[in-house]
Amino acid sequence: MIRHLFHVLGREASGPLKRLLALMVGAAVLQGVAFALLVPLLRTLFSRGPGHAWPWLVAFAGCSLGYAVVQALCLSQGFTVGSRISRVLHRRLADKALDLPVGWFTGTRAAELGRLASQNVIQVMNMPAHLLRPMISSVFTPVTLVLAAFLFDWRVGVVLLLCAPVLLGVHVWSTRMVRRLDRGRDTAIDESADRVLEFAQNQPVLRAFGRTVDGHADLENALRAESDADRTLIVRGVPGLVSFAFAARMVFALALALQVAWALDGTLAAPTLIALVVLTGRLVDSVSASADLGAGLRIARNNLERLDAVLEETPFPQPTDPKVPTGTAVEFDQVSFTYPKTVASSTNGAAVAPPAVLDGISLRLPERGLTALVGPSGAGKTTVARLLARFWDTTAGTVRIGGVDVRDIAPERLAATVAIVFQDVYLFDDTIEENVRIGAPDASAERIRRAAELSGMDRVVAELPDGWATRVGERGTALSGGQRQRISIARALLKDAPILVLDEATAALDPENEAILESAIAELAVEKSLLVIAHRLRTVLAADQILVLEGGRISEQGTHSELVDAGGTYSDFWRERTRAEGWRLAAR
Ligand SMILES: Nc1ncnc2c1ncn2[C@@H]1O[C@H](COP(=O)(O)OP(=O)(O)OP(=O)(O)O)[C@@H](O)[C@H]1O
Repeated sequence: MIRHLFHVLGREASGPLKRLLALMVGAAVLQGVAFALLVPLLRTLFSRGPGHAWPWLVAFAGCSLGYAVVQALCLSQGFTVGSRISRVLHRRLADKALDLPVGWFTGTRAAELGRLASQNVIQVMNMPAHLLRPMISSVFTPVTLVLAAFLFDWRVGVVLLLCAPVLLGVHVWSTRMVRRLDRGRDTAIDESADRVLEFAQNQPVLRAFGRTVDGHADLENALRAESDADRTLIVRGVPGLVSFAFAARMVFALALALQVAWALDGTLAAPTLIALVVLTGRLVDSVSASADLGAGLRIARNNLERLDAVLEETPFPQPTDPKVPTGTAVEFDQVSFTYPKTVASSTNGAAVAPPAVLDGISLRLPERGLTALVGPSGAGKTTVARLLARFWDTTAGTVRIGGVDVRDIAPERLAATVAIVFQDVYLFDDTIEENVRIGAPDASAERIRRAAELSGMDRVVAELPDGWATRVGERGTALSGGQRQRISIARALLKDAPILVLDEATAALDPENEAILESAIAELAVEKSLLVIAHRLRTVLAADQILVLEGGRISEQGTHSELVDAGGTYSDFWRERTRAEGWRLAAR
């Protein structure tokens, strides 16, 4: 576990931790020596009287004082090293977050990262002061006592030494067994925590449909699984939990019986017997203390494993020799993509391989012009946008911008080249202006005015008493869906990237604002490469090319009239949509 701790901390905090461990070993040995000095002290006291015991008493007091001083140092250093561990781990987690692909941050993963950075880091930072000290003492004090036993009576030393592997074996067995059960319970607790979070976040929907706790099956199942895991731990874990303390007591009984037998046959003097019984008692107490640490050690080990798992996630490869794109035309060349395996994607907690979302698609977006991407729900349209912005890397094939593989473009350049408006609007708890300015923090007032005008944001601002200074609330809850969406569009337009992707950007807009955005799209398409993922008819109708994505492939491609005439999926889609929106089927 200590090796694991060093690994998680990296080089930066390992020096202070090594010094602290050395101090702890020193304290444990001093404690062992102090206990061992009781043997000559008691032996002299009983055999030669109090007058001769003074030197041993002074040595015992000196050792105890030394132990107290080193122990105090360990305590204060333990807290100092703990704070350092917290800083190092938070920095390492933050650095790791920067290294990971954007697509890694699903809701569950973000919650897991939050838990790691708070609960897990706190528990690991408490390790030096509350766990390492007693753990080291439960190993090095007994070792010192066994060595001392050899000095006083080699037979006692041999017996204690022979018992050590037995105790170690029982310890390893019980720890492994309880740890396995612990892990199952931890997973169940995390699942419950995620479901409670989901339940809280979905309250508006659940209440609208009259669903109570009992009606929310996922939460119910998670709570039941947690209760089952608790029961399993209690029932199956008890033998593991008590076995070590029991084995330690057995060792004590055996040593005691042998010492008494040797005293009876006259090979062990009575004063030495008394002193060795005290020593063996101290030794067994020290060893037994490690059994009390069992739960803490298991939790610490699980914490370290979880931190390690995230810190060891494969970083998103970045180009060592970035290339500069010539132009901004986009090309997907035989691109296939499958989302990585996630434990969360299975119902039984085992990782499952998700199916391929894209299967060798090729497409081209010209430097200027409007491309519409349509297809059934779940066809992979948003995935295309994510691959274009390199939130994930393709499983096979290449995405190019300006003739350069996106994997070879410097991240800052790629970020400056592509702006995306997602279906889900991400707002910070700040003013409208600051939320829009994220797109370009140094943008001039004129650029903000222009972005506001194109997105219809100027109308939102005019309607609100505090205008641009209006606070949007946590995740934008103080605004309507349409207002939020217009902030998100204004932000992307302010960024003024040459490639703009709008993923269902008009979904929350009323017809009036949709019309404003449509004329903005037409205007922007003159100078930018626009990819619009849309179900709305008018946007699709105006596109220079329409791509139909279904079954992981581009099944049709052409202008609106070409595709309507072709009588394929698009034609069906169009007919269905016009019926739904009360339009008459008419080619452009
Ligand atoms: N982060 C993810 N991890 C695993 N699978 C995902 C992830 N995101 C999407 N998927 C899956 O990939 C498939 C394509 O999803 P995508 O969001 O790209 O479709 P879409 O065509 O944009 O759908 P919609 O029109 O409903 O927005 C779906 O089956 C979806 O469940």
